[in-house]
Amino acid sequence: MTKTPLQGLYAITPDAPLPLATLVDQVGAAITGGARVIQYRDKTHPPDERRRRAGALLARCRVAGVPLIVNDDLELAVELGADGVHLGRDDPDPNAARERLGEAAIIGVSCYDQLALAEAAAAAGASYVAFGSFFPSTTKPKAVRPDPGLLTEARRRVALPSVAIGGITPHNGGALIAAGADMLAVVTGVFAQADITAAARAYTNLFPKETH
Ligand SMILES: Cc1ncc(COP(=O)(O)OP(=O)(O)O)c(N)n1
Ligand SMILES: Cc1ncsc1CCOP(=O)(O)O
Ligand SMILES: [Mg+2]
Repeated sequence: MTKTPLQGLYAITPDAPLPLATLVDQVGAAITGGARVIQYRDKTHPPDERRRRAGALLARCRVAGVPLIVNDDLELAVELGADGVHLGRDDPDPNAARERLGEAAIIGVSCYDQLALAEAAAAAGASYVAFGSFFPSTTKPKAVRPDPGLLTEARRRVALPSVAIGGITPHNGGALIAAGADMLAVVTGVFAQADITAAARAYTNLFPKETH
């Protein structure tokens, strides 16, 4: 896959027991609405089902030329040949992920409300750093709440794209982009909407025209 610029809507799959065909269709609708990166995030299903789901999503994303990132599970990302992995505080080090997935892989790291974690992630070979939750999130209600100014500080001090996450809507997302976010990562605002393509489009339109 050609290298995708890490800018725009980053759609994260809902952690719900949806039929696989529905999930694949929903991801297709998000891509039609302009999603630039998809993350498979699943805390529910057992390993075999996660493998089946991630494989089907990877095939869908490949058709569209959109990268698929696997949340948490480096070994699944390696096994499938996914485009990358997103690592949180309980996951392997970015160096280990880079070694397993290779130079071209997209390796994202959660930095919560801490610039120091972002600096460490950059030094360890990450591709992007993620901050949040910027707003209350029903997906992750107990997440820490940084100030959007953290994105401005990250732009000055960390030479990597920044992803903002958590309770982001088409109404509050523009302020995060203005503060320095390169990508908006969204679950509910995309996948819990009646028209997923229109919802994704509303986020896509927050970004400069040349990125969509
Ligand atoms: C793009 C992006 N940013 C942050 C997260 C959160 O990761 P983590 O803190 O490991 O929490 P879980 O998503 O695993 O519950 C993410 N997944 N993606
Ligand atoms: C995984 C994660 N990490 C911080 S907030 C969040 C959930 C984002 O989901 P939503 O877009 O539904 O608030
Ligand atoms: Mg995680």
